[in-house]
Order: sequence, then C-alpha cells, then structure tokens
Amino acid sequence: MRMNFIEELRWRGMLHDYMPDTEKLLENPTAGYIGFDPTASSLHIGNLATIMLLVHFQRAGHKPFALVGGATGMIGDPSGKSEERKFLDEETLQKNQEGIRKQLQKFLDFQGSNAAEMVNNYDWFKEMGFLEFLRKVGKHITVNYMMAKDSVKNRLGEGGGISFTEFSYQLLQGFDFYWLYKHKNVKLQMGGSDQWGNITTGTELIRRIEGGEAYALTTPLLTKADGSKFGKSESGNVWLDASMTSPYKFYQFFINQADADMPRLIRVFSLKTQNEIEILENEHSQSPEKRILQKALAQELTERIHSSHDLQNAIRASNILFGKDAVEDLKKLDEKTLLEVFEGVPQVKISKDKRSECKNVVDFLAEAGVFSSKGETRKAIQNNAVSINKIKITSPEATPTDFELLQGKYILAQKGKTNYVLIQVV
Ligand SMILES: N[C@@H](Cc1ccc(O)cc1)C(=O)O
Repeated sequence: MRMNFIEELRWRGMLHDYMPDTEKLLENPTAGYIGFDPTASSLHIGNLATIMLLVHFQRAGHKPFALVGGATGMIGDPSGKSEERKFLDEETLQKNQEGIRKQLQKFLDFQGSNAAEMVNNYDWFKEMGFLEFLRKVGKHITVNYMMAKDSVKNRLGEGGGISFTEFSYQLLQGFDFYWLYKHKNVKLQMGGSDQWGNITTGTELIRRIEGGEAYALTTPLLTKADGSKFGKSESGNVWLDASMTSPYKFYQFFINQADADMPRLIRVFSLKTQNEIEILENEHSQSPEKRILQKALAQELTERIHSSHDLQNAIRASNILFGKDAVEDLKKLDEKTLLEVFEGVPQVKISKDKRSECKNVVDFLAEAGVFSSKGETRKAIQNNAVSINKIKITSPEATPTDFELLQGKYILAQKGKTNYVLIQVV
C-alpha cells in the first residue's frame, strides 16, 4: 500500500496549508486540480514543484486534473505581483497554451481508473457574456470579501493600484473550481501558497451557489537557505523546454545547488522513497565533495524532463570541465553542446593551411594566439601545463595535425587547470 497523499506530502516538506477535513476527503479516491496560466511558452522549475503535487495525488490513487488557463491567462493573476501586468497578445497566448499543455501531459498518467485529464478554462468562459457572469458569479461574492485577499490588499496601499480586470481574476479562478466541482466532481484545488486566496474564493462560490463543500491545499513556495528565490539561475528562469534552458544547463543548475538546500529539494522533486533519500543523505554527509545528492537529483530530473540521451550528454559535458578522464567524452560531444560547454571561453580561428604549415605544437599554439609567443608556449609545455583535447602535451615536438578535430573543426587547448581556448580550424 502506498502512503496516503497528505502523509507523503508531509515528509517531503510539501505541505503548506490545507482546510480542516481535507484529510477526511482524501480517505477515499477523489478528484483534484491545479491550474497553470500560459504566461510563457514553457513551464519552469518553480511550476514543477506544484506539478509534483498532482503526481503524488495520482500516485495515491486520486484523479488529477491539469487546467490550462486559456481564459485566466488573458487576465493575469495579481497574486504575488506588486504591479499590474501587460496583456499578452492572442498569438503568444495560443502558442504558450500549446507549449504548456504538451509539457503537462508528460507528467501524468492518462490511462487507468484514475486517469488524469486536461481541461482549458477558455472552454467554459468563451461563451459566457458579461451580464451572465455578473449574474451567475459576481452576485455571490461581496467586494468586501474580495478586497480582504492578500493579492488585492497588497495593491491597495501605495503604488499603482489594481485594475478592475485583475481584481476580477479571483472570480474567474473561483468559477473554474465551481465548474470542475459541478461537472467533474472535483473536490480539491491545490497550488503554491500564493494561491490560497484564489482557491478559497472557489470554495466560497461552491458553498454559496451549490451549498457544496470543497477543499484547498497548498505547497510552500521554494526558497533557498540563503533566503533567495529558488528556480532562477544567473540567466533567469530555469525552463523545462530544452530550447529555452538546455539539458546541460538544466543539469548544471541542480549540480550547483548548495548542500544546505539539497534535503529539501530532493524531497520535492525526486520520486525516490524516504528510505532511498536517507541512504543518499548518509553517503553524501560522509563525503560532501562528491556532491552525491546534487548528482542524484540532477540525473533523475534531466532524464525525466528531457531524456536519457540528454542526460548522457550533460554528464559528458560536465566531466570535460570537472572530471578526470574526459578524452573520450570530449570526442562524443555534439557541436551544440560543445559550444555551450565552452560558452564564454575565448574562441580563436586558424586556417587549415596555417595549421598544416606549423611544424609542431609550439608553432601551432603561438600562431593560433593561445599563447603570446613561442617562448611562452614552450615554457608552459615544460611546466606540464598544456593539454590539447584534454590530452597532456609532453613534448614540444608533437605535430598539430596529430590532434583529432572535434566535430571536424575544433581543437580544445587548455592552459593550467581552468583556462580554455577553443580553436576553430576554418
Ligand atoms: N492563478 C494560477 C493559475 C490558475 C488559473 C486558473 C485556475 O482555475 C487555477 C489556477 C497561477 O497563477 O498560478
């Protein structure tokens, strides 16, 4: 028997808040949902934390609904936002919806007795007129109630205020919950802790319109041990789409997490059991320098989000920079990953003719501009500080044409431990 949903979330540290009696609801199979607005063409790693709620929900035997916010995405959720947002144009919204729908599909099981379902709230809003909305939805909720929500309160003080449009957002999300309750028997809405206000507007509507009982459950927003927000790298959001955050960068993002954050992160993102995680933690604490936890999570996620092929590539790329025996790995790297791994490293070009004119490696490295002179090159080789394609150069007499061209055109020169120059033979 699997652990029940709440227990599972509790030991994973994924439980922020839930309404009384939610535990009772979950004693029998039930249905629950989480919504995602199409604000970008891909979900990011922060969304993955809430997706994991749906995954555990389904694994515990319940029926998960993933909602794409085709309608709500046109309005913009004020929750957690200090300023009014610009509308996205229709073309962008369309593209974004398609992107996140495809991603959500990968995480859930759409077969079996508790098969997941995807819905889009545009389907029930597109036909509804303004008058109908005011009569059917707006009448049941007071402005006083709506104004007491953090998402609204925070914008009423100083600053630019809140438009009627964003103010109304909670009613749209509230109606979604009502609609799913009524038509799909959905009793629970989940989300990040910033969604509590919107979710409870839904339970309130369900009570007022239908006299029904529905429930809310939230998960903490992830922060790092140093207090900063989790999920951003220096270059911005970590996206699940490989064309926006490459599998290599995705992998490295997890490899680079601080030890202090790993126990929390691995519980949220990994599907490993409590026992498996504790074993890894023990191993990790015996030799933290091996980064056992970071590697375990980076591997599991890169494979789940991308593919095992992408994972192999990412591991190879990391070995080249940080590992010992990287000669073979370097040869296997495709051009895109090669350029990515050495992004920011100086790149120089040398012509094929020039290369074959060079008598030896000293000439070659000086000619390519890796060192400023032949004398300097010779000295570095004597000091054992030069490698080409990760192979240590032991003799100044080595001939440059002996080095295999990576992807038919690159040579990787290395000075000392960490200084690389990528030479392109043109
Ligand atoms: N408001 C949610 C998305 C959402 C949209 C519609 C819903 O019915 C539920 C959730 C968010 O911004 O994350």
